[in-house]
Formats: sequence, C-alpha cells, structure tokens
Amino acid sequence: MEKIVVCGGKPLTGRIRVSGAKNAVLPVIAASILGEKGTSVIDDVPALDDVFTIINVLRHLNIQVKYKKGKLYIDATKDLGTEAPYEYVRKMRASVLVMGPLLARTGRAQVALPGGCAIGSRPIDQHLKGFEALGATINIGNGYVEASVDGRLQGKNIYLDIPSVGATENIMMAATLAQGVTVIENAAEEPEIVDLANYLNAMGARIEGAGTGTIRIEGVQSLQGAAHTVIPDRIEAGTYMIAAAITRSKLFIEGAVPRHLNPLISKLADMGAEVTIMDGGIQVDARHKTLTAVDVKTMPHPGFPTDLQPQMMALLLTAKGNSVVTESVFENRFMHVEELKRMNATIKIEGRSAILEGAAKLQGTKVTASDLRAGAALILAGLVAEGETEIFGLHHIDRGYEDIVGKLVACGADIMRFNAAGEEINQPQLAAIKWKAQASYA
Ligand SMILES: CC(=O)N[C@H]1[C@@H](OP(=O)(O)OP(=O)(O)OC[C@H]2O[C@@H](n3ccc(=O)[nH]c3=O)[C@H](O)[C@@H]2O)O[C@H](CO)[C@@H](O)[C@@H]1O
Ligand SMILES: C=C(OP(=O)(O)O)C(=O)O
Repeated sequence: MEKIVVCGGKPLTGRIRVSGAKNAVLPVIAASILGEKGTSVIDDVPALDDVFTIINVLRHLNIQVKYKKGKLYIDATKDLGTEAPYEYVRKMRASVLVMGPLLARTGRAQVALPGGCAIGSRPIDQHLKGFEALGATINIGNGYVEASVDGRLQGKNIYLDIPSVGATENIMMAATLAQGVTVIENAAEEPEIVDLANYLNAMGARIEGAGTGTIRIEGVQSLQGAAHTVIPDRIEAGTYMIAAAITRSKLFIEGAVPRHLNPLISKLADMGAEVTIMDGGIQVDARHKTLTAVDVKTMPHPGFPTDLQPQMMALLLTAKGNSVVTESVFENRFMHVEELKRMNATIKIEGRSAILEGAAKLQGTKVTASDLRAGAALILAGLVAEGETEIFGLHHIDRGYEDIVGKLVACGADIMRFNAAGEEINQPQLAAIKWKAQASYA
C-alpha cells in the first residue's frame, strides 16, 4: 500500500511557497465551459488529482485542454456534450460545478448525483433550487440529475437557505448567460467566489458584489475565453502555518494572503504564536513559545474555515489546556478524531463538538486518512509524534496538496513517501506521470 512515513520531532525552518487554490481552480475550470470563442489560459494551476479529474470531465464534454508549465489552455469552442458521468463525480463532488455553465451554454446538463462523503451527506438542493428559479426543469432518476431549459435562462432573485459555496458558484455561472438580472442573496462570501467572479468578468460577464452576501449578475449574450491567474490556496497556506506552530518552529509562508486567513491568524496569535504579516506572505514563529488552548468554531467565511478544523485540532492537542472544537458547517467532520486517538490523543465527541485534552504526548503509529484535511491533520500530528507515523489513504491527500512531502522536506521535516511496491517516490514524479497519462501535453 502507498504510504507517507513521518518521523516526528524535527523542527522546521525556511519558507514554503503556496500553490494555486484547489477550491478556486476547480470552479474556474468549470466556468471555462462558458467560453464560446477563444481560449482560456489559466495560470498557477496546481498538480492535484482533483484538477486531473475536472480536466477529464471537460474532455468528456468535447473541450480541448492542454497543460504546459503550470498553465492550462482550454478551448471550449466546439459543440459540447452535456453529461458529467459517475466515474468522475464519484471521485470528486466538485464535478457538479459543470452543471451551471453547461445548462447556460447548451440548455441541458446531466450530472451523476454526487452522494455523500466522509464529512457529511452534502445535498445539492440549493444548486437545483437556483437553476429552477432561473427557469430550468429538474429531473432526477437513475442516479443522475438533469437540468434543461428551452431557450435562455431567465434572471431572478434567489435567496439561498444556506450560504453554500458550490451553489453560489453554480448559480452565478448559470446566471451569466441568463436574460435579465439575477440577484443571489445569502450568497457565500469565500475568496474563491471572488476569484471565480473575476475570471467570469474577464470572460465578458457582468457580476457585482462577489465576496459579499448579495451578488448581482446581469446576463450577457455570450462569453469568451480569458486569461486568469488562480489565487493562492488559503487552506494549504493555513496548513503550513499550523505546521510551524505545531513543531514550535519559524516558517515563512510565501504567497499566503493575510485577508484570506484572518480567523487562523487571530487564533494562532491568541494561542501565543508570533504571526507577522510580511511582504509577499505570512511568517509564523512559535519557537520557544508555550502555546495555550483556544476554542474554535467553524463557520462560513469570514468565520474559521471547516477545511482547517482537523489540522487545528492536531495543533490544539499539543497546546497547554483543554479546548473545544465545534464543527458547524458539516455534520460529520470528525472522522480524524479516532485516528488521532490512535496516536494517543484524548478527545471526546459531544454532538457537534469535540473536547480535546491538551499537552498530549502524541505517539507514532499506523493511521489512515478518511478525507483530504484529515490526511493533512495526521501528517501534522506525525511531525511532532514520538517515533514513526505511517499514513495511508494517500488518494485523499493527493486531491488537494501539491507536493506536501517535498515542501515539508525542504524545511527540514523527516518525511517520505513510498509507492505500493515499497519504493520511495516523490510527488512531482508522480504528478508528472499523471499529467502525461491524464491531460495532454502541449
Ligand atoms: C470544491 C470546494 O470549493 N469545496 C469547498 C466547498 O464545498 P461545498 O461547495 O460542497 O460546500 P457548501 O458551502 O456547499 O456546503 C456547506 C454546507 O451546506 C450544505 N449544503 C450545501 C449545498 C446544498 O445545496 N445544500 C446543503 O445543505 C452542505 O451539506 C454543508 O453542510 O465549501 C466547503 C465549505 O467551506 C469546503 O469545505 C469545501 O472544501
Ligand atoms: C472538503 C473539501 O473539498 P471538497 O469539497 O472538494 O470535498 C476540502 O477541500 O477540504
């Protein structure tokens, strides 16, 4: 079995460069479907399995995608298919993001129902409610959801019951080509929504208010391919900020955007770490510091991100005192707790809260990632555990961390990756093989 092996106890030093954001690049690639003319050039595209998956969805739709030196060239000018099949949606729920652009561009979209995953049931009712409000007919059957419309979608006021990131993105994309004005209220405010709106506007869309709870979209006749650079990954940045704190080290996180990371910056400062906003990034210095426990509650942006909750939990286990971590975004995002307990953590779950005993003496053992951020939390815990931690379930980690092993090694961590045959392998090698196999080289 493939595994990552971490030998705990090594301090980290130096800098880590943040890659392009997974959660920004996926909707941006989906939005490129809307480009009836020209080619989109997307820069700072991370080599992630989720990126390979969405590229395959686009190619299945008869879209030409080429990759060269971190840039994607996407040509969506041919006649498009309308189906995102189960083989891709099952690997990555974000495949559902092709639904809005396909519906707007072709009048029809069939997407395999994404189903639940390790962190919750994750329905898409708000996406569908939005499409229906814009005039689409929705049919669900045989494991697929189909949306269709005769003629153009019609602009409408849409109030989301939950500020869903995916629903906001999907509806925003669909509304770009609708007749008239669409207003999304109680919209998600995440930085990735702003990034998507910037790309859509570069394609010729008319979107205002992205990043606030009210987004106004004035429909246009058509969109064309555009150039766009993806924002840095705030969750990856946050993971490495926590890596500095958990190892009581000093790291400079290059490319981290402070305004995207306010909730983490303030929690780390409350714990006693020195966080400094610098030119081009954020420095975290936790050397010789006694970090103290804090309580954390996940919330939609600008609250504390759920995607940093497992990593924060690993850190809090090493702090002085007990803390309470409350997960309010997903109903089942505590799968990492049992694995952390196998590393000698004491954690009690009460409803949607976990009560953590601090000053844990974590011990290395074999653990398995149940999802992407659970995997990151286990690596972080491994960095400070006594002895060797072997982490399995790497396909989750490969979905969202570009070369996590290489980036940590460069800062002094004792961490290695082994393939199924037991040979040491690095992620860039692996990524190069995957790019070759899955996306065509220019
Ligand atoms: C690819 C991507 O960008 N993924 C991110 C996105 O996921 P995603 O877009 O799936 O997350 P949402 O914001 O939609 O989900 C938030 C909550 O709303 C619920 N919900 C959502 C839609 C809906 O129609 N009905 C409904 O009930 C979900 O089950 C969940 O409990 O935002 C999440 C919340 O910040 C992050 O954890 C994910 O990393
Ligand atoms: C939950 C996540 O992603 P996704 O929505 O793609 O499952 C994540 O990035 O932590």
